[in-house]
Amino acid sequence: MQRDSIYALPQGQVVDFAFNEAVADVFPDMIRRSVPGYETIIALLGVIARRYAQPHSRIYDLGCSLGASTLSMAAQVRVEDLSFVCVDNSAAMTRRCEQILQRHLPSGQFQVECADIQAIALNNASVVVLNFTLQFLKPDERLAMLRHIYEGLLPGGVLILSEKLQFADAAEQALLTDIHLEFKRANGYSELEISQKRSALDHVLIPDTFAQHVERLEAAGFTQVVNWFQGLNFASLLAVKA
Ligand SMILES: Nc1ncnc2c1ncn2[C@@H]1O[C@H](C[S@+](CC[C@H]([NH3+])C(=O)[O-])CC(=O)[O-])[C@@H](O)[C@H]1O
Ligand SMILES: O=C(O)C(=O)Cc1ccccc1
Repeated sequence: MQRDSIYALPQGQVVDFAFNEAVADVFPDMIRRSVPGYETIIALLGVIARRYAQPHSRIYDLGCSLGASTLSMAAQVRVEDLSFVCVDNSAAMTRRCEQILQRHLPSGQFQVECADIQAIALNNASVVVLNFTLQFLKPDERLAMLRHIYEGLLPGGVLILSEKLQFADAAEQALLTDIHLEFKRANGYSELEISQKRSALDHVLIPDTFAQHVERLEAAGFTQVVNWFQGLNFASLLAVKA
């Protein structure tokens, strides 16, 4: 695995974060060292998908990056005639994702599309995964995305939504942000790397509060909304369509 050193040297003018070739090359290392609980979430996603996957249906992995969620689900889920649809709008990601999935899954079982997740057809879905992706959409486009997912889900289907969280309480926000910085330092990121990446993500990754997520999921139609994981300021919810 290539080590992430994208923000190691001073950049003068830090440009907006983008999922380009350089990021795609180091992505597994970057996300593991930046998101507390990422590996646990990936492993448990598969277990959750196993419970909700229906025969003759689809699993959508939206903002799939290199396909980690799909690989975990494919290893767990055991139902007849299930296919995976993996979507990402970064060609650097989808090219690598296609190669990785080819090595692990039969070719008839998956497709990888380079597209905006807001523009795809979505239907016959028993499981939809948004693993740290909704946070990159414009805030005023997020409810429409959830409604689109809800419409494409089968009854009894599930959305698994993982996000970086923001907190309404200033002390809680300060505490968890601070511990997250300590987590990055503990994983070998320097002060320069941490601060340059923070500038790059400003205006690009816009977190919501837990209450905003629950309210929006309910507004989209989901009935059961459960917070099944939290590691510092990163959380994952599952939302079921009745
Ligand atoms: N509008 C969009 N349309 C399509 N893709 C998008 C869009 N916006 C962002 N992306 C894509 O969403 C992914 C977010 S990373 C997901 C990790 C993965 N789920 C994992 O479980 O390893 C999370 C992170 O880096 O924090 C990137 O690959 C973007 O190109
Ligand atoms: O690094 C951060 O602070 C994050 O919020 C997570 C992240 C991980 C990988 C790419 C972009 C953001």
